[in-house]
Amino acid sequence: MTRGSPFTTSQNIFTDRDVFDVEGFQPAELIEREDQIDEYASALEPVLNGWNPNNIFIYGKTGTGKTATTQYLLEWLRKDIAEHTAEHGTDIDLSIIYLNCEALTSSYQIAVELLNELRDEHNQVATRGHAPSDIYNWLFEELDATGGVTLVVLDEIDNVGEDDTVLYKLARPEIEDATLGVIGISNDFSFRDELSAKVRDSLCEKEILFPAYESDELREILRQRAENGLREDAYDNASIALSAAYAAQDKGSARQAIDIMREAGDIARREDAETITEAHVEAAKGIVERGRVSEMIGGLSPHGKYALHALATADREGETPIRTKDLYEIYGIVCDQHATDPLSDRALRDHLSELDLIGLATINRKNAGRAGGKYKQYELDVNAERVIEAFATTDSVDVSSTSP
Ligand SMILES: Nc1ncnc2c1ncn2[C@@H]1O[C@H](COP(=O)(O)OP(=O)(O)OP(=O)(O)O)[C@@H](O)[C@H]1O
Repeated sequence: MTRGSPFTTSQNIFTDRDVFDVEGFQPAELIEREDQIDEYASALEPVLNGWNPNNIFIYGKTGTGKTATTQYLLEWLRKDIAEHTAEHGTDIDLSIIYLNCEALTSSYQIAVELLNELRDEHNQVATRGHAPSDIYNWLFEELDATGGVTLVVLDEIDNVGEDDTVLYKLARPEIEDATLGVIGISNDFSFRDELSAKVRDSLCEKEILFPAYESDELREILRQRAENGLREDAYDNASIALSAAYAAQDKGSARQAIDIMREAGDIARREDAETITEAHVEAAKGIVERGRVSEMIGGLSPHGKYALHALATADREGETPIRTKDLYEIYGIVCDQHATDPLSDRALRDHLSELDLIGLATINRKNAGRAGGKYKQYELDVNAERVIEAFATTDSVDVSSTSP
């Protein structure tokens, strides 16, 4: 028997599904971020008067609107400068360079990428083989040659690693005919504190925190997307409220809330339903969570995975928060199942810090007084079943037998 077209073209749900594209779609208005917009705008304002820009440090958890707000304000800044120039004949020469540092894991790589952004395509430098001092000299030459004000946005700047030379250099640029402002954006709360003091003082002249969204704020964000991307009768308050509540309970991330709503819309569309129901949202939440956990696990080193697996097992057994010593035993069993020798307990702690950094685990530092000393306890930050499910599909470890 031949089957018909495998594609579903139901138009019951979406009027514009792209509105739910978290990476590609920039909303015309950002809601529930008024305070951050005001603070951020006042930090950028000097540029509009032709004065030296501030260095700005933006921090907050994933999906809290740091990138979206930055893009929104820089767009306004460009527009206002163009208007000023037209109205008052002032000439403010603004250049903006936006770099996502996710794949740029050292000062050197960031500096080379910046240099290449400033140079034309025929004059690019290779990513290896130059002395760092040459790269910085060329970078400052290019900035001087560009003139005016250059704003450099370094998104996900915490990837720079331990050597923060590029930040030090950018905070004290050796330029005469131009001015430079750096906007650093980070998810990692400890990154700022770990910067060397001289970098911190200059890079973090203005600091703006983006807190996680509350459920009612996520509802408004979703309502805005729904109004622009869903048929009027394809959604109701209940499906929006449930998507918002799930995302708020987890990380308070707008990205997650929008992902859940889009996924729920897709499920409804495939079922040829007229409306998105709470059951669709429920199913969508599972899919989004699984996708997120698998993606995060995929990026871990083998022993990062074993550490996570051990922590998920402990969580499922009700043994979390757990101390390193106890977790080390479970980790040993997981390693055994992979026919791998366990690393030292210090190395396990390093892997657990990495899990903490990407939001898979939380470290609690405890102080048990003089007798007990200081110690750390670990907790899983995502659903244990999701982690175990992801391992079951991505590798063949039988977790049921890993309890100590
Ligand atoms: N206040 C808001 N109003 C409307 N949409 C928002 C708002 N905040 C975030 N979003 C949307 O949520 C998604 C994630 O936001 P964004 O990328 O700005 O988060 P982020 O804080 O930079 O997170 P990450 O650190 O993970 O990159 C984007 O699609 C963005 O448009």
